[in-house]
Amino acid sequence: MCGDIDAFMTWFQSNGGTVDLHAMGITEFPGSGRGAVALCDIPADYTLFSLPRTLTLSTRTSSLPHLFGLNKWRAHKLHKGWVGLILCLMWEDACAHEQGNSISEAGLWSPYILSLPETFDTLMFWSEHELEELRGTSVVDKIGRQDAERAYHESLVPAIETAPSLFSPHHLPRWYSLEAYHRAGSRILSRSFTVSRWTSQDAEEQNDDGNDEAGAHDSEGELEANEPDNANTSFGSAMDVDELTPAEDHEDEDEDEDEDDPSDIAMVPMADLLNARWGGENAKLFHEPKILRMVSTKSIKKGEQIFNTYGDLPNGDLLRRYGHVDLVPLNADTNAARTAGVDSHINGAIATPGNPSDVVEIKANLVVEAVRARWETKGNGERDIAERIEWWLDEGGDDIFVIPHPNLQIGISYELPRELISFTRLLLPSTDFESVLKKGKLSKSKQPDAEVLGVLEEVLRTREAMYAGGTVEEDEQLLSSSSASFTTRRRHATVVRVGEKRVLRIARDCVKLLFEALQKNENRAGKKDRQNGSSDGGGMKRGAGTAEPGRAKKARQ
Ligand SMILES: C[S@@+](CC[C@H](N)C(=O)[O-])C[C@H]1O[C@@H](n2cnc3c(N)ncnc32)[C@H](O)[C@@H]1O
Repeated sequence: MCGDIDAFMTWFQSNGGTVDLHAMGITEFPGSGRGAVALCDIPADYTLFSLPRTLTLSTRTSSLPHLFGLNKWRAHKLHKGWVGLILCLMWEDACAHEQGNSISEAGLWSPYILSLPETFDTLMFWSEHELEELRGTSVVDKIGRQDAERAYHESLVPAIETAPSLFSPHHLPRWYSLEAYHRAGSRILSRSFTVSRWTSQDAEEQNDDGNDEAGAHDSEGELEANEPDNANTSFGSAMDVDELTPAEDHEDEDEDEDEDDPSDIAMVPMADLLNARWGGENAKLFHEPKILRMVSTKSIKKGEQIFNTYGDLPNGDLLRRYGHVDLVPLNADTNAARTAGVDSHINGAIATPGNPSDVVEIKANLVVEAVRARWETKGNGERDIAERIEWWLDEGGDDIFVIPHPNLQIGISYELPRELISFTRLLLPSTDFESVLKKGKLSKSKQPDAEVLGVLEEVLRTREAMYAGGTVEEDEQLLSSSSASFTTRRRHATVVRVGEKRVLRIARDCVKLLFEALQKNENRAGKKDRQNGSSDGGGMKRGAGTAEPGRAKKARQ
């Protein structure tokens, strides 16, 4: 077990924290570090532990901003993004490890800091070679190492150099290095909560609920149901906080009303010892005027793990923020899938567990590339495409399309993202852009026509080729390998790739099946026309690149 958990428990309880030690214990879970376990059957709405807000560690509770000087703190932009909290954690780390600190406020969180992990498997710590295994997945662009390091060099280092009494020059190489900065950043990324200030509005809402703030939750150690409904849940599904925002991103000196308040981001001792599993949440952190309270959200059997939620993220995001991946049985409804005609892949999906939140991101430029060839002999090509893209963006359209994991509980959904279909249709030369401009909108069509399907097939094929590794089956084969060179990081990267490739394959199947359905309808319409003695379009067979959208629509009616 990392850190001294006994010293931490003693510190927690002697500083206003309460833990029901009959109900909850901290233990080691193979593969996921420490976590909380139910020591007896626990009913829903039961308080497992609570702590005063003052025990959370944030730029609001740390004495460092005051000791440094609030004006100076702002001048160095330490009040923006995460860099201020990172510095507070680095300072606490230095105070916890170095003896003889003369500053009385220093080291208040030492037993907590000493209980935290020192090493991480999050993507920030992966080498280029290891990251290559994730090529093609959307997470690679989200690591943000350069932005983070710019904040270190441009905000943090100049700030600490101005205050040698707080940041001893002897401590700089060990406790204020780039490595220490990344360690603090990763501790925040994988363990922090959003704990907003208790406002008068919160108080009014609570009073409207008829809650007795002071007395209702005073039930330390007793197996009685509490009333979490009367408190507010911690923001954003507990752990779900925004990623690091470098100070440079916020040039304005004035606070933006809509901007998240970085002083809301807090380390919450004890609450950050809970692991999470996709869909497995059985406890949640609630906040009240003076305390935070971890409450069971359903009954938990003795011996079961007590799980918080990290927001049921896709595996790529879990790996980036927390350094692990989640695999759960996908529980596909085989009957629904069979009706939909996709037995083989559904069966594949059932056999191997996965993460139902996995998605595939398609950048708009892939669509642009695929459409470009269709413009070669028509219009002004580049200029027309550019005009349409501009219109799309002006209308609030996105430049990344997200293909979700199909809901296997209810069978495979054949719907491709509507935005992706609309964008593809908009860019095709057969779309009358003048008419779109006149109407101010694209005509709505839930299902793509054959021409759009042709482009989408090309886009999805190109997208598939962007991934490292082989086919889904080859990557799955790798996952069953026990070779020593197949490290945990490689395994995790392969899990992320396989998850996305599966979603992509189902999307490609979807395009194929929609295309076949169009052709079937068309043949049926042709047969009817022939029976009626009509000569046009009867029994025409088309490939993806040659179909006419108007005709396809007619065939569907
Ligand atoms: C908030 S901490 C939870 C406490 C942590 N296990 C510890 O030992 O301090 C989050 C970290 O726990 C681990 N973790 C949480 N849930 C996990 C899971 N389902 N599988 C593997 N590791 C998990 C990951 O290392 C993650 O970064």
